[in-house]
Amino acid sequence: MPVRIGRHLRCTLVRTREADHPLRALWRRYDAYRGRFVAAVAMSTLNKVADVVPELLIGAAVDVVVRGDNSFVGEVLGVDSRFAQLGWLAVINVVVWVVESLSQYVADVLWRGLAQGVEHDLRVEAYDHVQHLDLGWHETRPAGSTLATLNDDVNQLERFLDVGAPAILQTTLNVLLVGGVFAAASGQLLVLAFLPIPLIVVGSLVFQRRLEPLYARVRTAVADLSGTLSANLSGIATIKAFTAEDRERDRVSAVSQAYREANTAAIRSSAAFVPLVRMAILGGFTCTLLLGGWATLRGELEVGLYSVLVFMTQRLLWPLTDVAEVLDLYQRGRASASRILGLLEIPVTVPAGTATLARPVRGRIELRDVRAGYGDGPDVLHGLDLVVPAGETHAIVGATGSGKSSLLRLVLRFDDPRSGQVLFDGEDVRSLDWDSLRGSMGYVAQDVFMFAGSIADNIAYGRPGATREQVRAAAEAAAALDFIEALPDGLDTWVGERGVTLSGGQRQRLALARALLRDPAVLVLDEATSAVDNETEAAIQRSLKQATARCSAIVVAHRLSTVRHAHRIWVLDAGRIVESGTHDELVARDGAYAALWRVQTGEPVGR
Ligand SMILES: Nc1ncnc2c1ncn2[C@@H]1O[C@H](COP(=O)(O)OP(=O)(O)OP(=O)(O)O)[C@@H](O)[C@H]1O
Repeated sequence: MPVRIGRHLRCTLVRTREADHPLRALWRRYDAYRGRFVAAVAMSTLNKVADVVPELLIGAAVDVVVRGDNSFVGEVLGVDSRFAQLGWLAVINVVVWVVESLSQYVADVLWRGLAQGVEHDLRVEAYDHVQHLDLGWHETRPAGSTLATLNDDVNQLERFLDVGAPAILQTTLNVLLVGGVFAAASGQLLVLAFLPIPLIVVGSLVFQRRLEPLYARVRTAVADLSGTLSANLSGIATIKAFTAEDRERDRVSAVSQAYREANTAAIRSSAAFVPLVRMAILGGFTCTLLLGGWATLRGELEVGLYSVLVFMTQRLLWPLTDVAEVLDLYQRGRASASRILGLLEIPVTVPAGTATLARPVRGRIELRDVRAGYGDGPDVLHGLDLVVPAGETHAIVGATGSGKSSLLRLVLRFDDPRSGQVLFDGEDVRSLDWDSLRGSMGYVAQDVFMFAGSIADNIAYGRPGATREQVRAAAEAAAALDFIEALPDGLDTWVGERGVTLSGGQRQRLALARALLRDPAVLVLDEATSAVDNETEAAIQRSLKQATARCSAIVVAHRLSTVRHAHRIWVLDAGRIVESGTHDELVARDGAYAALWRVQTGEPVGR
C-alpha cells in the first residue's frame, strides 16, 4: 500500500460539504446533549407562555374596570365584586411572575450549560483530532490558524448556542402565542398584525444568503490574523535581529485590516436588515392601532381586548428587531461550525495499527527498499535498505539535506514511506499500536522542546510515574545533573514554555535525560549533542555508552567524532546509502566518509 509522507494541506476541507448543514451535522454529532436541549426548549416555552400572560391580565383588568359585573373575569371566576376580581387578577399575576422568573432562571442555566458543554466537548475533540493528524499536516499549516479554529471558532459557536438559539426559539414562540391570541380575538387583525412577518422571513432568507460568504470570509481572516500573530511571536528574536519590526507591523496591520474589512462588510449587510424590519413592524403596529381602535369605537371589539391587542402587537413585533442580530449570530455560528467540522473531517493519514509487540521489545529496526517524500514533492529517500540489529548503535551521517532526519521520521512513524517497509522487531510499523512503537522509543529531536514546568517534570515527561531517584539517574546519565544542581531550585527549577531560561546545550541534555528515563528499546537521537561543548559531549558519550549497552540506538550526527564508535555507520548522499561499515572500515575505504572525516579532523586517512 503506497502511502505518502506528510503534507496534507486540506484547507479546502475546512469548508464542509455544502449539502450538509454544519449545525445539523453538529446536532447529529452531539446526540448526548439532545435531552438537555429538549429540557431547555421546554423551559423556554414555559417561560414564554408565562411571559405573555401578564398582558392578558392587563386586558382582563381593563375589562373589569370598563364592564364591571359582566366582565370576562367575573364570569369565569364567578365573583361579582370588582375589587375581588382585581384582587384575583393580582394573585394570578404574582403566581405567573414567579413561574416566569423561575423558568427564566432554569432556561438560562440549561442553555448556558448546553452551550458550554458543547463548546468544551467540541474543543477537546477537535484538539485531540488535531494532535493525531500527521506531522506533515502541522508543518504545512500555520499553527495560529489551527489555534483560531480551536479557540475563536469554538467560542463563536458557544455564543450562538448560548444567545442565538434561545432567541430564535423565543421569537418563534412569541409569534405562535401572540398569533393564537389574535386569532381568538379577530381574524382581520390577525392578518394585519402578522402582515410584516412574511416580509421579515423572506428578508431574513435573502440576507442569510448574502451574509453566508461574508462570514466565511470573516472566519478566514481571523485565521490569517491569528496565524500571522502567532508566527511573529515565535520568531520575535529574528524580527529583532533583522530590525524587521516596522515591516512586521505593516504586515500585521494589513492582515488586521483585511479582518476589519471582512467584518465591516458583514456588519454593514446584517445591520441593513434592522431598518427593514422596523418599517415592517411600524406597518403592523399602525394597522392594529388604527383598525383595532376604529373597531372598538364601533363597538365591534371590547376595550379590554383592544388594549391586549395593542400590547400584543408590541410584544409580537418589537422582538423581531432582534432577528437581524440573531441572524448575525447564526451566520457566525454556522461559519465557525463549518470550520471546526472541516478540521474534524481531515483524515488521520498515519493511523495507529492494532498489533502489539512481544515483550521484552528487542529493538531491531529494518528498512526495506524504502522510498519516501513529502506531499506531492519528489522522493527524498530512494529505495533505502538498512538494518539495525537489536542492541547495536548505528549512525546515519551525510551532508545536510541528504535525508537523515527524514529517515528517522520513518522509524518513529511520523510519516509513512511511499513504498517499501519499515520493520520494528520484524513487524511493519504500520501495523503496530503507538504504545508498542513509540512507547518503546526514546527520541531526542534537533529542536528540543521544553514544556512549562519544572526540570523534573520535563525529564519525567515520557514516564510520568518516575521516582525522583530515577529522574536524577537519567539526568546523571545525560551529564545534566551538575548544571541542574547548580541551579537555585535544582530539579524543581521552572523552565519556560520553550525552556528559554536554559542554554541550547542544557536543553539538549534534558531532552536526552527525558529519552533515557523511558528506558527505551530504541534510542533515536537527531543531532542530540550538537549544541554541547567537546568536554560535555565526551561526558555524554561515556554515559550513552552505558545506556546504549541495553538498547539499540540510531544516531544522526554531523560531528563524526560522536559516532566514531558506532557498530555501523551508514553514509547517506542525496537520499541514497552510498557506504556503510565501521569507522575504521570506512576510513580505510577512502570514500565519502573518509573525505568527511578528513575535513572534520584533518587526520590523514588510515590512521
Ligand atoms: N517537512 C518537510 N517538507 C518537505 N520537504 C522536507 C521536509 N523536511 C525535509 N524536507 C526535504 O527533504 C530533504 C531531506 O531533508 P532532511 O531534513 O531529511 O535532511 P537531513 O540530512 O536531516 O538534513 P540536516 O542535516 O540539515 O538536518 C531535503 O531536501 C528537505 O528539503
